[in-house]
Amino acid sequence: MPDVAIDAPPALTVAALTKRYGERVALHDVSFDAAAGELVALIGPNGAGKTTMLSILAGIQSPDSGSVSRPPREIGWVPQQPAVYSKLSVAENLRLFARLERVPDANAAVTRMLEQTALEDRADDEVGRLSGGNQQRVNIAVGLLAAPPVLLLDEPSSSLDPRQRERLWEFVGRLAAGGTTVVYSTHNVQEAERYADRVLVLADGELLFGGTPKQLEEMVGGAAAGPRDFEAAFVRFLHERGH
Ligand SMILES: Nc1ncnc2c1ncn2[C@@H]1O[C@H](COP(=O)(O)OP(=O)(O)OP(=O)(O)O)[C@@H](O)[C@H]1O
Repeated sequence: MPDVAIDAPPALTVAALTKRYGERVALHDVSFDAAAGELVALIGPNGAGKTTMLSILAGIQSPDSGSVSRPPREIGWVPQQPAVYSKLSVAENLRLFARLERVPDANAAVTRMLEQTALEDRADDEVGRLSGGNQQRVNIAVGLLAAPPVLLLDEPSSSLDPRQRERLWEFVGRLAAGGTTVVYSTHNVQEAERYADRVLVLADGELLFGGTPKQLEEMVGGAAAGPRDFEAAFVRFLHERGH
């Protein structure tokens, strides 16, 4: 995490979000802050509410109650399923989304994103012909077109091989080092341990924990409870809380 002034206001404040689908409570009174340049991982079992949380932050759905400190236009969104057009080239996709999002200087934004995601060489290639890793870069480039201060990624590494995953996290790390707040969901708990300043643990719509991976391990006994393994600590943490 970069140095932030102690009294700097959070880059994102999520206050008391609740979301129901009929009888089902997908999120219950969830609050957290994220600082500029902070990398926050949202982890939790299937159905915990991770995607619901990210889609509310992205403005795709509204909460039943609670608030988000920024409007959706200030929050970039990278969905799990790429929303890009496979028959269009990389540059065509970026130009299209830049116009749809009314980015002030669309051409400059496209050039900047091609450069930032190192896709200049692929600018004229059809997206459908790119590797999974490069398709994911296009997906992220779309989320970053408006240079948002906050970027959301829904399970960004799930379809990538280990090398592509490494590159993804290098890129995301650079973004965060440049001041962008990044909130992502993942099922890969080890990845959250490696690539998050802070993890938020959601289960059945409740926020059970927010802190560093080390703090979570300490809560379940740390090294005294066995060899250091964040995934085991995470499972144990959930088990102790009835999940
Ligand atoms: N559109 C919807 N209509 C009804 N129920 C929904 C809808 N979307 C999600 N849910 C329910 O809300 C709860 C939270 O779902 P959500 O997809 O946010 O969880 P998740 O943590 O992202 O899960 P996963 O890890 O499986 O992707 C689940 O019980 C899910 O079945």
